[in-house]
Amino acid sequence: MLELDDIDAGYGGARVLREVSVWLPPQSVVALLGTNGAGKTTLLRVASGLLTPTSGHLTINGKDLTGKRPHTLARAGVCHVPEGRGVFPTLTVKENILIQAAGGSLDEAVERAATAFPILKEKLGQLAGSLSGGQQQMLALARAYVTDADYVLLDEVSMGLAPVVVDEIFEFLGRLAEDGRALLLVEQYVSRALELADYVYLMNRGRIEFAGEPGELDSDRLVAQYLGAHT
Ligand SMILES: Nc1ncnc2c1ncn2[C@@H]1O[C@H](COP(=O)(O)OP(=O)(O)OP(=O)(O)O)[C@@H](O)[C@H]1O
Repeated sequence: MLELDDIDAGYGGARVLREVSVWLPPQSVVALLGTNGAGKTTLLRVASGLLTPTSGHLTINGKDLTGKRPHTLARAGVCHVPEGRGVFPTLTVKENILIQAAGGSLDEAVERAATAFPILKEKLGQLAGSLSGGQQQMLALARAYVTDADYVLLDEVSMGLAPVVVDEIFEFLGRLAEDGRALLLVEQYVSRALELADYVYLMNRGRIEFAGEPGELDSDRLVAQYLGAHT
């Protein structure tokens, strides 16, 4: 279980998260939805160690890892796929995969990345920055598969992509979940996120306003308050 308990966090003097508690049980899919600026990205940054909370605790599999650096959290099984393209654009696809392999065998990592997204195998020698936006996102997402992470934090990974690519990415997320990874999904395609999710949190202005199963959500409220154009 990845647990965020009673987290306060922000930037400089600005408090963004207020008393936020979110649980990501093993092998579950949890959607984290909310308005722009609600604090979803900030919460993922706390969960992956990029931002230290001012109070509260981050616990993974019962171990308090509050304030630990991202590499420690990565070793504890956390993989953060950030907003935007989480790749090194001036390195080749193969070099990006090598970095993802984190000391494992390169051949094996390439095979695994290609299992996740076969198109990557055809592009190994190309600079990541020369790939289409969708292919760059696939490369970023392949990391979650290559690294065997138990807890995958996904920040708007379908943003700005063509519908056919979004389909492919959601199929991949479904396979990751079937593979037993826990997913914490921040997503603008709310209905798709809810199809995958076992549990959902709604955030507004740095606080959790709803926590429950997708079926418990009042859809009128969701539409009125939280959905943008992409439902
Ligand atoms: N690096 C930063 N420095 C200062 N303030 C920041 C920083 N990053 C985010 N903020 C502020 O923190 C608040 C929450 O931002 P955050 O990105 O976590 O929200 P979000 O829910 O992910 O929204 P979005 O959907 O727009 O990405 C916003 O008011 C934002 O302006």
